[in-house]
Amino acid sequence: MDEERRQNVAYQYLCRLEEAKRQEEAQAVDQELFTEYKFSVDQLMELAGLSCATAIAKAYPLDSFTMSPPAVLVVCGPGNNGGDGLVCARHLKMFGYHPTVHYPKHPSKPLFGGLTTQCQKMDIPFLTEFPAEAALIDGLYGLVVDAIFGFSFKGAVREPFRSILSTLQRVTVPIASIDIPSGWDVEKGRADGLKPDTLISLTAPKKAAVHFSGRYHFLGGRFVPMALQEKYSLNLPPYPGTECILQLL
Ligand SMILES: NC(=O)C1=CN([C@@H]2O[C@H](COP(=O)(O)OP(=O)(O)OC[C@H]3O[C@@H](n4cnc5c(N)ncnc54)[C@H](O)[C@@H]3O)[C@@H](O)[C@H]2O)[C@H](O)CC1
Ligand SMILES: [K+]
Repeated sequence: MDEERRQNVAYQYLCRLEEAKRQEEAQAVDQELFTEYKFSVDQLMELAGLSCATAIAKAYPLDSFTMSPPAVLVVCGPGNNGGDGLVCARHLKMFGYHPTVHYPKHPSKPLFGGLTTQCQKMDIPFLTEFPAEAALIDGLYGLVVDAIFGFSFKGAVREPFRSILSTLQRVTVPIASIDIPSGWDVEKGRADGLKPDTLISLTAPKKAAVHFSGRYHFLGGRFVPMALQEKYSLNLPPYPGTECILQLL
């Protein structure tokens, strides 16, 4: 990692461990946005997913892909992190990328059904089987988006995600993880886990983000009202102008 960029003012914020959010705090902020501030999940997920697509477009511009078309595999999990992935896939398609989604566990909620239909109507293919060989993924896609688990992940990874993550650990194309590298303990990280090239922290970086050793780290999800930021001492660094992402690294 470039030492100069580690000196970046925004990154200094991240290094102050006490600012990074613990799992319960991240969930509490999330709950308060819904219960006290009356945001709907759909609203925040749209902004979160748009932040992710914007960060990806910044880190991996269309012309940086060696393959044509610029193919991206978006792997979506069973919770809201997976929903962020579906929104991200839709915006990536709008931006000119060719996303393919793998979504092995569909929750029955209408929100996820709607997001799936939107992607399907935009001709985004859904893979029913996950490629068992990492080399297959390397040959077909220039980037993998990890939208499997976010801040509610706990314990040992259950199937089918255990096999998926084991394959993803062997791919050589870059991985961009949404909110937290999937399979990592939200606070302690996982030394032998996924090693994404990019991390897009939503709302505020989680504690495990200090173990991130990839090239790019973005903050997204610019939707937390100031009073809530103050209540939870988020001390977020300022976003530039009207942008929906802030590059920390
Ligand atoms: N306020 C915000 O910042 C917003 C964040 N968003 C995103 O939502 C996720 C958190 O979503 P949540 O639904 O609470 O949980 P997850 O997606 O992390 O996963 C829950 C899902 O996973 C299953 N699960 C948990 N542990 C395991 C395991 N060991 N093995 C297998 N499966 C597991 C669990 O059963 C659930 O089904 C946050 O990180 C952001 O990405 C929202 O978009 C809204 C705004
Ligand atoms: K993730």
